[in-house]
Amino acid sequence: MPVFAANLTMMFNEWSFLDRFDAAAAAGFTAVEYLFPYEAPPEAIAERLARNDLQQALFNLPPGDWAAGERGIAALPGRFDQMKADVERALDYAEATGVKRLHLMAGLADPADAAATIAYRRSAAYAAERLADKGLDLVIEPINGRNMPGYFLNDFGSAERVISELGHANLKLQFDIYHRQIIHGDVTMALRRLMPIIGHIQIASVPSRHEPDGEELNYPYLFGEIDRVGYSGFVGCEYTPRGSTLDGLGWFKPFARS
Ligand SMILES: O=C(O)C(=O)[C@H](O)CO
Ligand SMILES: [Mg+2]
Repeated sequence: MPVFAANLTMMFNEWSFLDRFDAAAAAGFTAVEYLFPYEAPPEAIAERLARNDLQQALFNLPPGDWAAGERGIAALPGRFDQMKADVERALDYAEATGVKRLHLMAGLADPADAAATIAYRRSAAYAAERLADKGLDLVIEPINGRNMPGYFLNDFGSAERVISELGHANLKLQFDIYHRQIIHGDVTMALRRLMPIIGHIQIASVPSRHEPDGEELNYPYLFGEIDRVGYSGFVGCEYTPRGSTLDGLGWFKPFARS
């Protein structure tokens, strides 16, 4: 049975950030993820995790100036020193939360640009090595160009090549089923083939990015497939509820901790 992690950036927005941990646990989740923890003190997050017996599945390294439109800096030439400092900042939160994987966002850059490609590979290699020192995985995620126009890592083939060419055992793929379906489709065969390099999975309905309970994808089948391929990691629920978070959790009832 997949272990679902509530994405506290997108779900449980009826509560303040720290109270979302309590609400997710009360709804039966045993794990959480979110985009960024950096506005809350690490100790406060650690306290909520412990109080609710929750595992921290994942969060992202700092993304640059998000409010100004940046979506990561790994592929931005000239930002390497900032990226190195960001890794240390994220590691403070990793230590407090016990998370075992961090997502490195690439940033907005032309995938055909040679300088961006060199910068991205240098950043990913550095971050993977630094995280390996701490026993953590680094994950990279292809993101579809409709949700994030101009994103550097915009297809699964490129991510697979970077992972294989850099050759770090702890550099893995964040397989977001929502993005996979929009970019390429063929979700089941891709899950089977890429399983050896998958470090994290995320889900949402396609095309609306709501609860995984209808529309284009057959999630009951995919949940079975995730088990059949032997995936034992977390499945992040990275969706915006159609209405209230709790009202939308019908799909999750069979998996909830009671
Ligand atoms: O957008 C996604 O799918 C993600 O998982 C990123 O963490 C943030 O944009
Ligand atoms: Mg995602």
